[in-house]
Amino acid sequence: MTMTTSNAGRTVPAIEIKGATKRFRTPKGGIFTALQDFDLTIAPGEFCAVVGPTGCGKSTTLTLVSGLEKASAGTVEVDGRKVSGITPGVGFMFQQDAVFPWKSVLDNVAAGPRFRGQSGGQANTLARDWLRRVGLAGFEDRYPHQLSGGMRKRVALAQSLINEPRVLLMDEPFSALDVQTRSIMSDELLGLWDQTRPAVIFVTHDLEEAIALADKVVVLTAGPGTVKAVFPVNLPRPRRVQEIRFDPEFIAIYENIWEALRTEVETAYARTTAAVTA
Ligand SMILES: Nc1ncnc2c1ncn2[C@@H]1O[C@H](COP(=O)(O)OP(=O)(O)OP(=O)(O)O)[C@@H](O)[C@H]1O
Repeated sequence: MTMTTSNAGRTVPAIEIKGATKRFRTPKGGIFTALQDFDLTIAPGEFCAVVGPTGCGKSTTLTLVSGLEKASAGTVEVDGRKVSGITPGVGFMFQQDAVFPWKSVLDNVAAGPRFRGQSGGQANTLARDWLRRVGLAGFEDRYPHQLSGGMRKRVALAQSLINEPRVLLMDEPFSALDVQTRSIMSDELLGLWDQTRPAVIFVTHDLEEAIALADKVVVLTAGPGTVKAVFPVNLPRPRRVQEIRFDPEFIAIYENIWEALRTEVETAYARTTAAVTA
């Protein structure tokens, strides 16, 4: 992991969002505020999970960090540099697999290094190494449709991590998987994250998943999204996500965060039911 330090010797955050507001124009020409006065700082190598009710702006936060969208007000910095346009050194993983269906597993994983100018031979060697790390040695010649959902997630992980991103943005990456595969993938994610230590923002609806994975859990308010509270998770690592949820400290952290999250979920739910009955 490379650490950037400022002149004053302070570690520069991997991600720093200050006073960010994001407004969208609605189809009827109005203005919709998705995020409001949003502040969040993530240190290099830190694993941050973001939870909040549906529609509160979790995915929008990721689009601001990635540079896919521009903040309407406030600033977003990655590695001390203001985000303008697509942010270099940032990897993504979404709920839907972003694999090329017409490419083999090997070619899918080698695509990043090829795009960055490596020769076919170099890119394939690196891709084979990453496929081994994610437990897919022997599956290089398969095509995505010939893999299970969990295996496709492993391909997506290798595809992201092969580029050694300094920042990894994950938007409910495992939510389409069955419960067992999901916890296996979470363990694998933690093992792989530990090898290259990108700063992570992991968006999820699952508070247990958030606590099991993260160094800190950020709770957002019902929209417009703003940071309601940040909860440190000081559970020891390495962690086994399946087992850690029975730890009394885990349960205490869960209760604490749920108390903050519950009111936001209820507010968002009340708004939806009010809109339906109006
Ligand atoms: N391009 C856009 N144009 C207009 N409104 C948008 C746009 N993108 C997002 N929004 C609105 O901004 C709000 C926040 O959306 P976002 O997808 O960030 O929420 P979320 O917390 O990730 O939701 P979920 O938990 O349901 O995935 C929503 O009300 C959404 O409809």
